[in-house]
Amino acid sequence: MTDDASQWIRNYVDGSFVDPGWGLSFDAVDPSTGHVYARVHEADRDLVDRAVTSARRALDDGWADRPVADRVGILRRAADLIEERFDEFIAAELADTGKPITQARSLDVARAPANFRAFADMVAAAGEQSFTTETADGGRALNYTVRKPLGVVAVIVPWNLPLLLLTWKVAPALACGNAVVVKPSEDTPGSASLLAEVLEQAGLPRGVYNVVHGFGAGSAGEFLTSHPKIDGVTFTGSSATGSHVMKTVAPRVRPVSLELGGKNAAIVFDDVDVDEAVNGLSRSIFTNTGQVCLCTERVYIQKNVFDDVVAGLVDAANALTLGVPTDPGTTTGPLISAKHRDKVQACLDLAVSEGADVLVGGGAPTLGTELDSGFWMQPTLWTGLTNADRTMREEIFGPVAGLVPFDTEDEAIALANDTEYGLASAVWTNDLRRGHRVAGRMNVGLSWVNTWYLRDLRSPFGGVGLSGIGREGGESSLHFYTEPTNVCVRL
Ligand SMILES: NC(=O)c1ccc[n+]([C@@H]2O[C@H](COP(=O)([O-])OP(=O)(O)OC[C@H]3O[C@@H](n4cnc5c(N)ncnc54)[C@H](O)[C@@H]3O)[C@@H](O)[C@H]2O)c1
Ligand SMILES: O=C/C=C/C=C(\O)C(=O)O
Repeated sequence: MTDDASQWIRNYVDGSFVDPGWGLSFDAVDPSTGHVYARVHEADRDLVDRAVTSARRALDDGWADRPVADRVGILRRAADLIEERFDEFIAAELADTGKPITQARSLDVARAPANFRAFADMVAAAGEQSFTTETADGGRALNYTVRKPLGVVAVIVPWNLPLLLLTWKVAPALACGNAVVVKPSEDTPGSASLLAEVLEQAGLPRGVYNVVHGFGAGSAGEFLTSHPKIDGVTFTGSSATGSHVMKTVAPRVRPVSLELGGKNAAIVFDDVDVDEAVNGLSRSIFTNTGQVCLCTERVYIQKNVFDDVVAGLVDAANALTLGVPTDPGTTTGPLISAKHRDKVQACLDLAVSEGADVLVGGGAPTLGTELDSGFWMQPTLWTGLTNADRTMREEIFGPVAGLVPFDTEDEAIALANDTEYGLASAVWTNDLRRGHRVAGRMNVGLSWVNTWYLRDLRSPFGGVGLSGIGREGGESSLHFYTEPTNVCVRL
């Protein structure tokens, strides 16, 4: 897309892009410069209703009963088409997020075809349970499970990994025979509409995939979750919003999958290879400018190696290159919006007021180009705080982490688990028995040992406590996006 604000990002309903016409609209902004690059057509309640009705009709017109092989073929075609149009998706993600092209290529866009192929494979290979039952009167019965699509699924996604998280939900939902109405984040509308073109080219019937753009409360997001014909909601976003979505859906008792916030901890033991641990920790703190729900914001380091690991992390933070998204040398992009930049800055100011010793960063950088009108934040590390401080308890969602020394394994586990969140953790040690032992004692949904954000899409993904309800990934996705019926036949 050019820098021409007359460009429109449109809603996609019942197999067509909807003419913006007189409708409400809002700016699409490039966070690297703060420039408006397009206008986004905001879906009103009526258009959301048309989208849900269209999805229901697509199910009734046969999508839910299409042979698995048909659905699998469409998903695999979609994966191929995303790869054919890879650079268009890169452009859409960079325009919306300002993230480095190297990350967009290796993670954000690469995971879209991977998500479609993973769930195509899983559905193609999926079997069902059955039991031969011996009855009390000496007879026999057969019990078997039939899985049917959930129905019309509301898919609500955040702005940090727009295409990755969208396809993480849409792929299994479609693979299981559902129809979806997607509400992308207002900050990152581009790739969801582009995906509509690809799914249409892949042969997806009209009405199975719909996109409505807008905001949350009082806008498209809430119009969607409160719609009486929605059969389930899969939501990824903040814990506060997840709680609100749950309340909205509760009166109709519809299933929700909630992937929410985190305040993730890493534990570094004194037997590590310091360089290896620093490299891994730097990735887990600064990837996507810290705007990944799995990012580490609390690092507990055993005292004998505390100074060496801290020094290594400061060097790693100073070595990051904040710059133009399309420059292959750029390692770190901006925060997503002025609002989020101001929120992260407020958190850094709070850290100082709570007694933090800021080792590196602490505010907005001066980049001396048109980037200075973007929403940038220096990679920031501090020591001197404890778990009693708000900064070490509340999610910041930026390129920041607090570094804290510890003595014993039990102390480290207690510190890491001292949180209302429970999404992810990382344990760094060369004693693998300790690695297995500590990882298993973390109260989280995902626990890595000597690595971070290494993913097998067949494994369950999700968190506990304020980090969410339910799991997606592998059979967890197949279970969320279908309703099982147990059939019992007397033989
Ligand atoms: N657990 C995960 O997998 C995961 C992944 C990415 C982001 N997150 C979390 O998301 C947050 C950042 O993303 P965000 O700022 O977009 O989150 P957010 O909760 O503000 O918004 C997420 C989505 O929900 C929509 N929304 C907002 N209010 C709504 C309402 N009342 N009804 C329906 N929809 C509504 C938004 O428009 C957006 O599309 C962070 O807390 C981060 O930890 C979690
Ligand atoms: O910011 C949150 C990242 C979520 C990542 C995934 O859901 C995934 O890798 O499948």
